[in-house]
Parts: sequence; structure tokens; C-alpha cells
Amino acid sequence: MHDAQSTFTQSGTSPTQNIQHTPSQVLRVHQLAKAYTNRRKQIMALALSGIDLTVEHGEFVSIMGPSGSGKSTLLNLLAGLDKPSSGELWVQGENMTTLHPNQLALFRRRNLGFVFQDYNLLDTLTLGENVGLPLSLDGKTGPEIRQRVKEVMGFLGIADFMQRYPYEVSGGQQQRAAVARAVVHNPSLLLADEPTGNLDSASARALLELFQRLNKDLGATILMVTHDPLSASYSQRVISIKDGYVYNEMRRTSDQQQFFQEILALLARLEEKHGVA
Ligand SMILES: Nc1ncnc2c1ncn2[C@@H]1O[C@H](COP(=O)(O)OP(=O)(O)OP(=O)(O)O)[C@@H](O)[C@H]1O
Repeated sequence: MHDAQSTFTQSGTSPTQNIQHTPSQVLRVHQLAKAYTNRRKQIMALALSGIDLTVEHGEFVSIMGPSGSGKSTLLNLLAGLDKPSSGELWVQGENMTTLHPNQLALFRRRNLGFVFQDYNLLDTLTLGENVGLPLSLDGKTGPEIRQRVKEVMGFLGIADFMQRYPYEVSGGQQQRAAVARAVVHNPSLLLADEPTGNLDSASARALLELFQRLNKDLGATILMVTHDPLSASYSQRVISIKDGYVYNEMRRTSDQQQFFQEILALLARLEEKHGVA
């Protein structure tokens, strides 16, 4: 174990003057590092050790990597749920690492949408109420909320289930409602953590096709963490991470089947390097 203070500067204190933003970038991550420390500030795990990446407006990007490579840690930092040990991240040109907690909470609510593996819907609310929640929290009026909820649930093919409770619909329908809730406020960036992890293969494909439609038809910018090469083949770019740094970036230049084969080959290389036979 190392001494955390000797390895990292505090977040928000590293120089940012030389970093160039372009308006087309929704997300920019510069030298992001995260060490988990114990109470004595000794490093227990160096989960991320200097990640650089950007996501442009209208991109659909996947993050892949072996177990323990730092995917969840990265997503938690991007979501503002945890603080980096060093480095910076900007969403829509705003440096999230320097925002005051209250500003950060508001910024996350307005600019980010989240989809989790286990849906995270509130059981005491109908699907329609769940979907409308981000708008209610933002002080929108009843008619405005109803109109927008209807529109988004219609686009995602679940308008008929508006009055049902989560336990009255299938897992695939719950996940669509979770996606509707994540995009109802038109976030700058949709973050998805293993969104198909609890779905059967037909529902998983349907959900990924919806992600593609959100991306292509509505211009949604999506960053999805996944273990699954088939899921990743629906995106346009795959960023793989290994041992806490970016190992490789691969852009889809051919059809989905070919991209799927390229991702399988990449994963085999990643696992070789990891010492897995
Ligand atoms: N709260 C924590 N405290 C200490 N170490 C942690 C903590 N969370 C994660 N780690 C360590 O950080 C490293 C990266 O973990 P992380 O969960 O980000 O990986 P992952 O790629 O998401 O893994 P998986 O695919 O298995 O979910 C691992 O070595 C893990 O043991």
C-alpha cells in the first residue's frame, strides 16, 4: 500500500489552463485518477490511473474492460457520485470536479440521465409518475409533465403502461421506463451501466435498438458500460480500459456483425494480457 497524499494532488487543484474544449464535446476527461483509501489514507486499490477520453455530441460509445479494470469507478465519477483523487472532467464545458455539492446536484439533475442494470424504479409510483419524476423535481407544471411523459413513453413503445406499477410489467418494460425517465429532461449525456444485464436476450436486443433510435433519431449522446460484446456492437465506438487506464479505442467502420467480431478479438487480447487463458 502507498501513501495517498504522496501520489495524488487533491481533486480540482491541477492546472486546467491548457485544456482545449470544443463545443462539440459533451464529455471531456483529463488524467482522471481514483485511488480507494482506508481511514489512514493508505491506498487500498488504484482503480483508475490517468484516464483521458472525450465523447462528442450525438455519439453512442461503449466502455468495456475485464472485471476490476475500473469501469464502475469511472462511471461513478462521471455521474458525480464519487470524487476523483486527481484529474478533471467536464460535461458541456462545465468542470464537474470543482462544483460545490449543491451546484453539482443541480447540474447532474439537468445534464445527466442514468440507466442502471436493476432499473431503480420506485415501486410506489406508476411508470408514468416514475418517468415524470425528473420534471417534477425541476418544478415543471402538471400539464407540461403529462405531455412530455406521454411523448417519451410513446417513443419508447410503453405508452400503454403509463398507469401500471413497476411490479405489474415485465423487466424489459421496466427498463424502457427507466430509459424514459433518464431522457425525459433531454439530458446532455445518457450514462448507462450494464443496462441489459438483467434482461433476456430478446428484451436486451430490443433495448439496444431503442438506444440506437434515441441516438440516431433524437441525437442522444450515450455512454454505456458493458461486459457484453453484442451490446457494445450496437455503439459506434468502443473504449476499452484495463488496469485503470485506456487500453484501446475502436471505431465502427463496417456493419454490426463485423464490429462484433472485432470486439470479440479485442476482448481476447485484453484477457490474454490479463493472464486469463
Ligand atoms: N469501494 C472500494 N474500496 C476499495 N477498492 C475498491 C472499491 N471499489 C472498487 N475497488 C477496486 O477498484 C478496482 C476497480 O473496480 P471497479 O468496480 O471499478 O471495476 P469494474 O471494471 O467495474 O469491475 P466489474 O466488471 O467486476 O464490476 C478493483 O480492483 C476493485 O477491487
